[in-house]
Amino acid sequence: MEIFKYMEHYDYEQLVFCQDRQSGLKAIIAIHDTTLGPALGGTRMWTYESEEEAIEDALRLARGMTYKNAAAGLNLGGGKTVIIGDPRKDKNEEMFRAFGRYIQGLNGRYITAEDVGTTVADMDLIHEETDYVTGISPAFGSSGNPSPVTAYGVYRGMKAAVMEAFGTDSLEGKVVAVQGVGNVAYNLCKHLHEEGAHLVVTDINKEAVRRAVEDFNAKAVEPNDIYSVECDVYAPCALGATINDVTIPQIKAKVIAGAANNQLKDTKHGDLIHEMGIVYAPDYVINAGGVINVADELYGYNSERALKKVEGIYNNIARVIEIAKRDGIPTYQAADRLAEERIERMRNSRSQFLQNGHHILSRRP
Ligand SMILES: NC(=O)c1ccc[n+]([C@@H]2O[C@H](COP(=O)([O-])OP(=O)(O)OC[C@H]3O[C@@H](n4cnc5c(N)ncnc54)[C@H](O)[C@@H]3O)[C@@H](O)[C@H]2O)c1
Ligand SMILES: CC(C)C[C@H](N)C(=O)O
Repeated sequence: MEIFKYMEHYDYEQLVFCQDRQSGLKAIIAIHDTTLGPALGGTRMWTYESEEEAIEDALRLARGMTYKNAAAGLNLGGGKTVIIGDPRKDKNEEMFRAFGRYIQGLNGRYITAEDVGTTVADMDLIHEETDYVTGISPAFGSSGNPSPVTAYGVYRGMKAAVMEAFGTDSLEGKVVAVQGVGNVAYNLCKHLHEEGAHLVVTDINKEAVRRAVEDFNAKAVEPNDIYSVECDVYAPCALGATINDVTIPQIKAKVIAGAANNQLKDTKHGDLIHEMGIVYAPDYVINAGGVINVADELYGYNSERALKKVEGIYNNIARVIEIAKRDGIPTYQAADRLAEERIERMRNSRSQFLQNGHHILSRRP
């Protein structure tokens, strides 16, 4: 991989490698774009097959956060960290403390939070070293685990997409096929069940499936059978790239709306589902509830205010669908347009000179 070539192509600002031999920390912080504000994005801990795979993931996820934050109306740029390691075996206190010091060294250009493989307890350790971390324990007056709020946002966004496909936003009696019933999707299933939706679920973790079957009267299917389920909505809530050449011909749903990041394997798959008349709720618009919630900590966390903003994901999805119809483009392109136009508007509005503490004028005797 030619790193600078890749960074130049998508206009990345910074890539930081952090190594601490004592704790075993190997982390990569990617900062994509800080036009709107400091880069906020979670820390993923994962057993990457190679360093190249980890770098690519950090870069790809950081760029996703630029778009997510911009489309959500947050004054934040996009960044992400990956820590190379097994979250079940390789974590230790020194690792997250060392990582916290690296974040502190960036002096606010990057703010972290949870992602796959990291928890509130990990954020609390980072917080011992830096204030540039969110999603820390409610005991510190903070927002805690973002997953339930992400789930609420996905539920709201799903309703907006269902409105477009069925002419009503009620989920009562609708069949929703949920792929992966982890932290976010378990909470999503709770909302759907309460509204009277019928759930079909799958997971590679049998215990997660058992819980959903027991708590929400869900029907379980094998992981590979989830795509071909006769359903109204397919909710990808596990991994990325599940909308691809193999799965698209199997999908019966009229709506795709779920929590997973990077759901389209390639943009061509967004075009394909658009041509099939499927209403696709773009991933980074519908799953922004978690980041909206943790970002509220920067103002002094207020859960009521944060939930109100997350409720607005309904309107954001409706707006994306409207732009797509107006401009005759797939929804994933409409979402990109929404985010890019906001970043451009803000870039232009900042072109006016404003003196700050580092400017030569401030340093004159
Ligand atoms: N947690 C958040 O607040 C948040 C916010 C935005 C986006 N997301 C995205 O949503 C997705 C889910 O996040 P989460 O926090 O619930 O993660 P999680 O790890 O708790 O849940 C994911 C679930 O998917 C299952 N899974 C993995 N591979 C599978 C497969 N091939 N088939 C079926 N199930 C499979 C796992 O066993 C697990 O139960 C991720 O893609 C994440 O990046 C999460
Ligand atoms: C900041 C975090 C809550 C980010 C979250 N993991 C996401 O992908 O949106």
